[in-house]
Amino acid sequence: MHIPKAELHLHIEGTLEPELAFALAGRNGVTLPFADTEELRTAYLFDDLQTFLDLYYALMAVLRTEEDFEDLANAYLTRAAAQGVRHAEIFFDPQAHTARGIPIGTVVEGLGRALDRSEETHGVSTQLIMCFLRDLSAESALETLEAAKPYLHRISGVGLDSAELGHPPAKFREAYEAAGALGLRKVAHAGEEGPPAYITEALDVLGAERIDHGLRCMEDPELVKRLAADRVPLTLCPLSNVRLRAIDILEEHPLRAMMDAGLLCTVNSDDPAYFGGYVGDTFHAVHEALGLDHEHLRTLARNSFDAAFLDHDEERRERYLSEVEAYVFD
Ligand SMILES: Nc1ncnc2[nH]cnc12
Ligand SMILES: [Zn+2]
Repeated sequence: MHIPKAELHLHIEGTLEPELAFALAGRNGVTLPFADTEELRTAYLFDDLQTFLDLYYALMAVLRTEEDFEDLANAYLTRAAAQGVRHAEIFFDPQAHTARGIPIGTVVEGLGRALDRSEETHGVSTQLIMCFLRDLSAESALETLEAAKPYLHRISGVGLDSAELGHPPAKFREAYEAAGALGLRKVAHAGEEGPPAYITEALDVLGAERIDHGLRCMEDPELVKRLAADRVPLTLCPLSNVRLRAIDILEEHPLRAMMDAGLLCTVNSDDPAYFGGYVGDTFHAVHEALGLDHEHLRTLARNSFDAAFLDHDEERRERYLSEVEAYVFD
């Protein structure tokens, strides 16, 4: 679905399609534990977040050079642009690369090569958000922030991702304080598999400005009231929730109930190469499965620009919002 939209929850490593994974494996002399793309695709049946993360981190072995990261980002931007994305705030996981001996500079400069040309080439404005892996230590997060200092001109915010259960946000209080002192924006995954209390903690302890997922807020009516009253954006990823079994089937996704409760919902693709669709596909899927009408979809698109970190460029935000209003559904 081509309505103009911002994508605010997208892990660039989760856009690694099987074909590109094999091409990069060939280029870099990396042997993958799968015979071909067909066999790799059969591994895309996940029981939960962890079984997905195991494959997601394993496939990153093919990403080694600046050119690899540039090609990865260009492939995403091409697909995103074709599905109406006008602005993308892109997550990356520095520690997943530095742990393999790939310097953070290789990652950021490689992605940056694609992002620098994105407006011209794809008509998509971009930002980069570096995520701390919450199943690693608080010290490692602080070291990662330190290592990112030479590249902060390319990075607009910090996030928190990876295995959620057992890794509450408060563990990263110091890293978020330090990030805030550097002028970085703050988001955090919370309430994907973890309890509603993790959402509250992400807001109160980390100062998160948006909550990535936030799905489980629906278990806590007081929290729903607070999120709605404070207009805290939630970056929902319905196809991801089904593939990682947070929700049984898309028809049972609470997106519509969340919108009805006054929550500022956005719809995003998370790891589209793994979860069966990019963000335009996701709009289409929720339209069909949840009976969301065109005005719901326009609201989701409007919300995505309202929730974007475009405060330094309100003129651009207004331009994108007027594209949303002018869009004619076919
Ligand atoms: N859905 C997700 N949740 C947590 N960490 C992730 N890393 C990539 N995708 C993720
Ligand atoms: Zn995510």
